[in-house]
Amino acid sequence: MGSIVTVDGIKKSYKKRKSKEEFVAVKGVSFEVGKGEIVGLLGPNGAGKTTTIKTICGLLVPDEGSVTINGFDSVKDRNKALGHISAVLEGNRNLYWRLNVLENMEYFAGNRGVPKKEIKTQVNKLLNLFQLQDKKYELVNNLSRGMQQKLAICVAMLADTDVILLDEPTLGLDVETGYEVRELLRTIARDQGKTVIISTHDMPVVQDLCQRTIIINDGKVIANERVDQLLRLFETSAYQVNLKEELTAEQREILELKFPIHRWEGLKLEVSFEQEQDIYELMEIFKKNQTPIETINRTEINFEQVFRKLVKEEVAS
Ligand SMILES: Nc1ncnc2c1ncn2[C@@H]1O[C@H](COP(=O)(O)OP(=O)(O)OP(=O)(O)O)[C@@H](O)[C@H]1O
Repeated sequence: MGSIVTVDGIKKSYKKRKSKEEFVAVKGVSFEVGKGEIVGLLGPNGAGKTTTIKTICGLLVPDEGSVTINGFDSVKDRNKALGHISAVLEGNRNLYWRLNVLENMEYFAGNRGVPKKEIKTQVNKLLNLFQLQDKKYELVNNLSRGMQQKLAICVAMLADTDVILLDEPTLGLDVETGYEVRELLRTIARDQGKTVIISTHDMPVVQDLCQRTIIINDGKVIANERVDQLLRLFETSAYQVNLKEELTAEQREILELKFPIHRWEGLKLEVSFEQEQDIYELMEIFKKNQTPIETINRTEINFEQVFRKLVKEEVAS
């Protein structure tokens, strides 16, 4: 798969208020995104995700490094590069609140260069796809947050660009609407071959929707992996053990010294091993202590646990 977006060593600083000092928000970020890929940009608050997104969509010029979109440099060949990209940024700056849904769509269609005679068809097609037909005369101001977000993505689709960037697309949405938005994004990527880059804190979005995740921490990329591989990597050997009887304090201490135990909850404990076969050592200890075991199950690690582990390890190193 050829890459459509190449971010190469970008750095970006901001001037600190009322001082000459600079704060380096992005410290040399590089990654590539292939055509038709859905990639999640993840990181704790202040990690530099929005700065990276804004640099990709041309709202910020990097101090160093470059962004290439479909072969065009986002600074030197700005118009050509940006012609391949649409962005839905956080907040509601993407829409006119005093216009209704249809007026917004028609306005942005013209604004983004959809030929006049195609506007009606294109707008209708998208309103159908996004199930917004029955809201078309509603003022944006009166729409729910979820509807506004769907409309913002719908508007971004008007220009029919190869790449769509979304900053926190599911922020503040209820579970059902968040799911709907997720399904829409999946459809866009799968059926229309769009490349989707999503900055998010929403772990289920990453686990469920993104093929790959780029984790940014303190302005640097700390992981750039396929989501299933990351999960597999961390899946290693975490088990949930259900005991039939409480352990004595002494027995607990021995276990805690030997194994990384994440959680004790009455008779339940969650433990992970560096090597798979260490589970047998644990079972041996239980046997020696004559502690009856009810069940032992391998726990499925979710993406949130992987993310927290990665960021924690990075801070500790
Ligand atoms: N215009 C600005 N002026 C000064 N500092 C800024 C500006 N924009 C961002 N920053 C700082 O740069 C750092 C990175 O910000 P950025 O918004 O890129 O992070 P983020 O990963 O998107 O965070 P969040 O998840 O909280 O939205 C933060 O410490 C932020 O305070």
